Amino acid sequence: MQPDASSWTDFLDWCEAQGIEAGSLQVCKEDGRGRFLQASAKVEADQLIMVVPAHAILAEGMGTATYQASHWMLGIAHRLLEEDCLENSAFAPYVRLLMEGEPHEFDAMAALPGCVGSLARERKKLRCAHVSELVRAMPGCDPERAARALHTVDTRTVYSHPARVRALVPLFDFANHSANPNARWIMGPDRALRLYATKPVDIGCEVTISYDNISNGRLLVTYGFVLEGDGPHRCVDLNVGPLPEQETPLLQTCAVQLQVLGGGCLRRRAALLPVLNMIRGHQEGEVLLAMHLLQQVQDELLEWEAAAAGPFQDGRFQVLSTMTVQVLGSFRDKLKAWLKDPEKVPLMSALGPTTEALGLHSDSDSSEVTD
Ligand SMILES: C[S@@+](CC[C@H](N)C(=O)[O-])C[C@H]1O[C@@H](n2cnc3c(N)ncnc32)[C@H](O)[C@@H]1O
Repeated sequence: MQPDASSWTDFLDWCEAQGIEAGSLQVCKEDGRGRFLQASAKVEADQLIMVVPAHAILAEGMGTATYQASHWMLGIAHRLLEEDCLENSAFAPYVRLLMEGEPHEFDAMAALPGCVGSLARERKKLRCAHVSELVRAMPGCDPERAARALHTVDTRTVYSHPARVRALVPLFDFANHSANPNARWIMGPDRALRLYATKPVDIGCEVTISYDNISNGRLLVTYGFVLEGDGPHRCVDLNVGPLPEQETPLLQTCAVQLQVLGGGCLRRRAALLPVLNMIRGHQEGEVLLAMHLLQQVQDELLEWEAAAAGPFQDGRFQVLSTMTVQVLGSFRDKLKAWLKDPEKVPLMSALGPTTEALGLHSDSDSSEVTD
């Protein structure tokens, strides 16, 4: 299905007038995925498939003489709102389209267990604070429009490390995310954005990029979608609180966030280093730690099992809850197996990622949609 409405036709005419080149692509629309890029001609691997010149890109402005943004997001949202208010904005057709986007609801996500719920509550608070800051900086600005601008920035901004540019990039920003993308982008010294195919793409197939290797929970709260199947998204952020005093006074102060990967192993075990340093030389220290992790994961599992059993109508929440129960269940089983094993290898080796998991979860390259 093609996106309709006159604002869309105006936008496509504007893209052409700006010199945006994307001859082998078209934009389609589908329920649950929104608009997305599709190959309208066969594309070869390494083929340049889109060029957006620098002058067509809406880059961050860190405030005017009267406004110094406290966060990069506000700088770019402020710029978007300024363009939205201008009578003759050079970006009018693009800005009009961007401001049509409906911010997703943090309230429902805030009811989810664990790190996902707390991230949604944090984001909601931050969104309120950012809306207030923008409204203070732009007297007369409608808070609802400020919230739309912030949502746009949250879900569509790209950050180029080499060019040090944060920007909204017309047409390119209709590329959806995939765990197995077929395109990648770079911003060169001329600050134009170029999109290259990384694999051959047949006519009618979607062209996707990778936003980032983040967990499904973070994808949901930041972008409003989750992915099924295997991939870097199949992992769970898990908060581990301090050990209770009666177990060991050594560990009372430790609170860390772990990332549990698909098969139940841990990514970035370095987060546990302060704990490991504290238990070093402590008899039974590793066993205490394993029992504590087991207790925490079991507590969180109960909450996610209740969520997966169905109070949520939202299909995304079902996918997330089911995945989380499986991932945390594997982690629990690994801990139980280690605790039962009389010939204990060091706990961190037992929980370390497999070679396969390392391949799946290797960090994304330098160009990414910012979180
Ligand atoms: C940069 S925009 C991509 C274009 C967007 N689909 C649109 O209609 O404008 C990012 C947003 O697209 C949607 N999106 C991106 N990848 C997706 C995916 N794999 N599945 C579902 N929705 C996705 C999410 O709503 C996300 O916040």
